[in-house]
Amino acid sequence: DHQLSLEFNALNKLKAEFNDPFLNKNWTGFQCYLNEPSRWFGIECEGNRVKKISLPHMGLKGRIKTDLFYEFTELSVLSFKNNSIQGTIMDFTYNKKLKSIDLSSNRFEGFMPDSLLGLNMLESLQLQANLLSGQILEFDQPSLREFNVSYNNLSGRIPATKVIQSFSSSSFAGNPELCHSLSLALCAAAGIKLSLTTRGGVNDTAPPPPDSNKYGSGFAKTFLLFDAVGLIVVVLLFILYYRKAKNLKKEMIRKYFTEEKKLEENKSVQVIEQTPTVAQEEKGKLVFMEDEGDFELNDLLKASAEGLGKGNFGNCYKAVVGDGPVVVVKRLRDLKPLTHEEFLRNLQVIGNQKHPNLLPLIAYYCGKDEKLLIYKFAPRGNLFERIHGGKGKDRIPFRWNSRLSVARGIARALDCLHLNSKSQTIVPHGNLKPSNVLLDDNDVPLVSDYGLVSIIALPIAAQRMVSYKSPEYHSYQKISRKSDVWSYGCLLLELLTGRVSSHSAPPGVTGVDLCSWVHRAVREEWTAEIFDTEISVQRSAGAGMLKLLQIAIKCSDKSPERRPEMSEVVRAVDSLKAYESESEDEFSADRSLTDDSLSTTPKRVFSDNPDL
Ligand SMILES: Nc1ncnc2c1ncn2[C@@H]1O[C@H](COP(=O)(O)OP(=O)(O)OP(=O)(O)O)[C@@H](O)[C@H]1O
Repeated sequence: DHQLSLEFNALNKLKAEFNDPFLNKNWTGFQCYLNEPSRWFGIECEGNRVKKISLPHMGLKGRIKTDLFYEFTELSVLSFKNNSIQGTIMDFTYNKKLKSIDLSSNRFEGFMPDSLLGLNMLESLQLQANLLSGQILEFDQPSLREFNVSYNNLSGRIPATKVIQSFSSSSFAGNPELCHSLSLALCAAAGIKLSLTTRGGVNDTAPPPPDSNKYGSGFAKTFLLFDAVGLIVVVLLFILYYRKAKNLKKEMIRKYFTEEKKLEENKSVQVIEQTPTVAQEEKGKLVFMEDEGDFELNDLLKASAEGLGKGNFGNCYKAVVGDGPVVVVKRLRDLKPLTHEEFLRNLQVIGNQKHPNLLPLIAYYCGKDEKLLIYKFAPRGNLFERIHGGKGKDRIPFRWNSRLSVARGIARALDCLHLNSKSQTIVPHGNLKPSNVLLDDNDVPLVSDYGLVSIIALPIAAQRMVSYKSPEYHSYQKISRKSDVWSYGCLLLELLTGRVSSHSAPPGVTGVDLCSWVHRAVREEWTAEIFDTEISVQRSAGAGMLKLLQIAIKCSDKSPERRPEMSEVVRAVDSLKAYESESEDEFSADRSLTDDSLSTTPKRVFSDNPDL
């Protein structure tokens, strides 16, 4: 029908704008079929018409034309949450049936479109964490029950409509130029430029003066008095905070530049001893984990060194000690305020962990201001580079057998950490992600950075460690061995899909929320498209891949109680068979994507695995 093809064209324009490889591959054929669910990822239809467009956490970029949504006249739910979409918000004049709009965590800018005021069925509007400017519209539709415009650049006064006043202050937080007071005078006193922030650049349409009846009562006067006192206190606190923040910033910039300079210097081969912050009096003894090592701290400081990278908790250097071993020195920063004895105890616990798939800690140094960890050097880089690196001719194929053995090795290493930690209070790994899995010859995985959660300062750990990004930390600030299981599940998803996960992406790399993405793709039966084509073209990988995906999904369950223990995971991964020969093993790429064995329904694919 005519409207179907208009919607088809609009969706294709959206697809062209996003130019996302997954959507390009998936959005083919028609978007809606009568009496059948849509085959397009993120699209739901009803009676041949698009009802829902839901593409959250996909790493989508681009600008959407303001008139692109004119054709979706039956649209009820729209979510582009957590992408990187730019430009102004679309015009919703013809989307009268919209009940829920979630454009949060994008890069939308400019004013809120007036058309939002005409949506009389709107129940939820989420625009937080964008770059919106101008004033908040005078929403007064009684249907509106959820509303959030926090963390934008909105300004002016929060409208006094009954609906808007029913939302708590968290809905408006993080807009420095927004005045929370009902009073125009107080907004002006706080320096809020009402006239400058009116819409469309017109300066003379400042909000109407407050209704005199409303402010005439004694209660209102008292309220205003409290308001004024409150404002003064806030201003004073703000000045104090500003001064403190300025000092802190200065200190951080100074520290950052010293660190940066050191890293830059160390990028070229040079001698670590030139690093000024290792004070002479600190040059004590290295504590070796096995027999006494054949080098001392002094040898290490004299060794030629090469900067490997700037990690979240310290910089890493590769050092060649004389003719002896090649080691990696990790200089820790952002540490917990522990006593010397507590540090020693925790470092000793880390060093006592031994397993063929754990990167061995060779020694550590625990000085007053300087803490160093010395690890074995792993020659083949890390798993993140192995999965995502070397495109085109430079790529060394990462086949199913290798991926399976990497998955197996990591599971065993984690299981070992979990067994060892049963009697201890520390969280076993805390930061499992592909860049923390190093590769030895023959792709043997060596899990690194285990146990650092016991010595890194909590605010820094909470910001940067993967376990702290687990659903349970978001809900009730708790991490446990089950958070490691969740991280392992996410890592498996990255290994199987070849997509970067936002939970563990290195700084500057955008990822997608892989767990939600895969859970949804499976629910919506897009199983075949989930896998990295490098393995989905392998005939031998089919059954194993699906089983490993099943394990990954169980591990990345939102509820920690439903996730398996690592020992069960090891048994399940061990039961997957590698294939004797991987030569002459390829389907054509096209065939693999339409192969029935891969596009089975979730029920068949995810029937219970007896090992879990
Ligand atoms: N023992 C090692 N052998 C070889 N390369 C290593 C070794 N340890 C670290 N690297 C490499 O050095 C770089 C920095 O590592 P580092 O562990 O400091 O940071 P990260 O893994 O990126 O982040 P995080 O601090 O969160 O662990 C990474 O590219 C890592 O692969």
